[in-house]
Amino acid sequence: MPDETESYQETLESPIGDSAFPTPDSVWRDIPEIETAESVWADISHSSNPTATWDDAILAPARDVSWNDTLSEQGSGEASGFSTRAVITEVSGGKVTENETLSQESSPIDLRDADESAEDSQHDRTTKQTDADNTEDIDGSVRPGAENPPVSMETLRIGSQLAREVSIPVIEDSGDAVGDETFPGSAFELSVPEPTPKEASDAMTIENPKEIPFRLFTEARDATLDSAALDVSYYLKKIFSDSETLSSTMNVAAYPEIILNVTPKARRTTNNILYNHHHRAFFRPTNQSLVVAWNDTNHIKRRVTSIARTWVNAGGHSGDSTSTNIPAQQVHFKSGSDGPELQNTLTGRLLEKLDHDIQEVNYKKTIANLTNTAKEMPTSMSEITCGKGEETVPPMEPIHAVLEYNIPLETPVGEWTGTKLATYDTDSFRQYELAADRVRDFYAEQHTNQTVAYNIQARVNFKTKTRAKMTIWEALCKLNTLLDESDPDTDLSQIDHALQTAEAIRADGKPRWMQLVGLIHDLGKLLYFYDSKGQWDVVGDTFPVGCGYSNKIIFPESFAMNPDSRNPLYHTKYGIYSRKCGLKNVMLSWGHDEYMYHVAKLHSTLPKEALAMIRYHSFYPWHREGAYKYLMDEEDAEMLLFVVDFNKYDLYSKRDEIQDLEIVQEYYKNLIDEFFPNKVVEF
Ligand SMILES: O[C@H]1[C@H](O)[C@@H](O)[C@H](O)[C@@H](O)[C@H]1O
Ligand SMILES: [Fe+2]
Repeated sequence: MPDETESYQETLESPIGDSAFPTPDSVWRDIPEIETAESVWADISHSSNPTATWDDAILAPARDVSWNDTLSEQGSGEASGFSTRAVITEVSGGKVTENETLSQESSPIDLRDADESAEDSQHDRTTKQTDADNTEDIDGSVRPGAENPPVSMETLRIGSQLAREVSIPVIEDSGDAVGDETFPGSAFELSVPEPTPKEASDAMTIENPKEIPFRLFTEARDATLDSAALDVSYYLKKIFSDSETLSSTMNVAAYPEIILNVTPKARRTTNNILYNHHHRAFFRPTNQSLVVAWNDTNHIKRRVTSIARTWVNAGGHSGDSTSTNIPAQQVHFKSGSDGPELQNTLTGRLLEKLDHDIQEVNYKKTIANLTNTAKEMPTSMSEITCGKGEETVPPMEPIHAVLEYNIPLETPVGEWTGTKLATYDTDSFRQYELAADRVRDFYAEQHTNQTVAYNIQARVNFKTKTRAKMTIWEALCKLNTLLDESDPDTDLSQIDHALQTAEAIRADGKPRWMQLVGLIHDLGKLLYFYDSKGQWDVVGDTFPVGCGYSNKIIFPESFAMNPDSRNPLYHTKYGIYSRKCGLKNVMLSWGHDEYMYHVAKLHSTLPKEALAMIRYHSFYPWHREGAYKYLMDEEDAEMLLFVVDFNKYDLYSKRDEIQDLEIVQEYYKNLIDEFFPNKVVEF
């Protein structure tokens, strides 16, 4: 076996270098398990907006997912077996399993059973070798032989572009289309027969490479990334449109490989040999050849072959003529099936994919920043994204957010007497050392449980259902029973806190949108009544997950219990993020802020400053302590002023006297209507 590995590697010798997709082994070994579906993973790349962040993609409403559109006849997509939503609902079940790791032996690249052909294991080892040789470790140390590996930016960019969804309309099946689309369980439960020896050997043959149409992609080489992706989309559609046996939903994703899913409709006739099969081809660029895996007949293989070849050309490596036409023998084919290993690998992929998405976004941003400041382009993604160990970060300059809005009050202020905030003894707030046990206990629980995995799951849950439909006012009234365990400064119910904040803002003559923010900024605490697991995923200060914990976070010692704190991917300064990547690319611990931000973004006309106030108002380590400023981009710097300005009303308006609801409700109901035009909001 070792010899074979070596010779295999030789065939992969790259004239242009490799490591277009650096993937530290540690990523594979240490990612926590998350029980979720492949579709979730795929979903991250579904966004049709090439500049969307992973966050947009996860949280995008289902209508943005084009394969749901193709199923519009079947309703919202919620009930459809082919929709992302349905599959997520089926398998996610809210359960997150952590602390399980992927063994090094079962390569997460390879979604097939461990005991597959010898060639497979050669591939695995080759893959690891390649990665190891060229990848900077997450802690910033560089492994042997990894000095400044040449990386093709073009490949990175094209690869990332291809991660956008390419969707093929589902060809409707007239006769027996009776809503039994339930795709057999989930990807985990698929049973796909092993290929016969004949199939396996056929799989090694490239049939008539000349027939492989390169033209489109050759043309696309100098075109924009968008058009390259479009071309792939177009071409895939073309390839499959004449298929009689398949009605396909296809999804092409990258990082580090391109994945092609061909999902036949499971409810065709029993004679259909494709019944219950899930066809999948994995395109993995190793050096600049592709390894393709699949699990179906030659019919499919040929098509896959074409796509693989085409992709290589789309990748372009522009400026390097040696790589534009990959010799046929460098395209390796594998036959495989989706076995029980799938779950592990898919769940690993979810996080890995997330990581790559974030890195890609960060990469683009860095490029944009650098272009702006006319600095040099980085030479590799790892240069940007890998932390160099912990750094002490000096706190920010104190911010004097004196914002003059000059907007006159339109109605007299209610019971809140307008006591100047300045007259409060500001030092008496947020005294955590003196706080009740409930507060300390709360943070111990929150800091233990807010993992990256949980955060992904929470966002998926958020996206996949509507918890309630009601007006903002009704929602506020619902908060009247909620006491926030994390808050050392108030024992009032949350509706009282909402009114106090709003009235303080109003008394200071701040604009109407900001008054409304005062009223609704904590409305996300409604989550507590729906799918929260307690208060720890609803209230309290927030902090980034997926990177090192700042000691500016209250009770930082309680992070020791969080499994992420032992994950080498997460425990560096930047973790899965990169310098100045912008907070919108950072996953803040899930809770009422993030939730309400999304609700307000979807349903209100509030300005971006208002949305920032809602989203970051609990991010005290940032807006009060100056932590994590190295993750900020320019927009965050702008927004910080607003968040800080808002904070004084949120915090220092907390007092014992409560506002008379009767007096102010008319005013606030009008205010709500002004910014929530549809009145009834989906929470
Ligand atoms: O305990 C409080 C409370 O949960 C607030 O709603 C939140 O914004 C604060 O960050 C937190 O300190
Ligand atoms: Fe809050």
